[in-house]
Amino acid sequence: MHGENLREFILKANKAITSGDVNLKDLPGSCGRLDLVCRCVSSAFFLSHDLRRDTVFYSVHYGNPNPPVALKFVGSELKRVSPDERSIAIFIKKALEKEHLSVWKESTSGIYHAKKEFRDIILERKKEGKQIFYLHKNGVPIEDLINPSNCKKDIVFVLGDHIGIGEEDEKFLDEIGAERVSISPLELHANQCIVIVHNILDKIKCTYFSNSVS
Ligand SMILES: C[S@@+](CC[C@H](N)C(=O)[O-])C[C@H]1O[C@@H](n2cnc3c(N)ncnc32)[C@H](O)[C@@H]1O
Repeated sequence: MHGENLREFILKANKAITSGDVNLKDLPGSCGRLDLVCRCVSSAFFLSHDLRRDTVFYSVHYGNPNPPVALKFVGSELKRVSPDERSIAIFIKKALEKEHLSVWKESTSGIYHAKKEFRDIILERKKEGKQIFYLHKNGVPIEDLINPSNCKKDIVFVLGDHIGIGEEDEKFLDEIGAERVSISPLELHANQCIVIVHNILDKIKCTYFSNSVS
């Protein structure tokens, strides 16, 4: 039986490239840490021989030449992508080559692109009634905030890249009531945060597939 709760992640990719000129041999350099975005996609979706269909991942690119460009990856619709960075980068390149409008357009199965700001994507999720958490080393320990009863709702996690999300966007998140949540006393890479959040939610059974009939 399918449950209804989704896990969503929104990454601010401060330097990630915003055109299709993706050099697959230089994802970290000329592509503005696109390697990091690819690792986040891999961590968000790929299990051993399976995909997390209960997950949606957004990366909002603010690099040159045409920021912002937002990408949306929908686990239940993804096809043909494999976990390695190069495969993911090829699909990102295809999406970035398209013309971006203010509404989502599908590039390849389960991968959408749009001209949308980081804050607008967060506000859209908030308007849908979803609970927004900002992943932050000094936040409240995740175990104190998320438990089996409240994780039956859709949960959205916002996170930064190697630079973070910046003071202005932190202020914005505070203003909209996003709770800061910590998963470790150590500063982690963004993709490591995604793996750990999934693991914690898996253990408290915040899962899309449920055996119980509702
Ligand atoms: C490499 S860190 C960013 C480091 C950057 N220098 C900064 O000051 O934000 C990438 C992102 O992972 C998340 N993060 C890192 N460590 C975390 C932790 N212990 N708990 C929760 N989120 C964390 C934050 O959202 C952060 O923006």
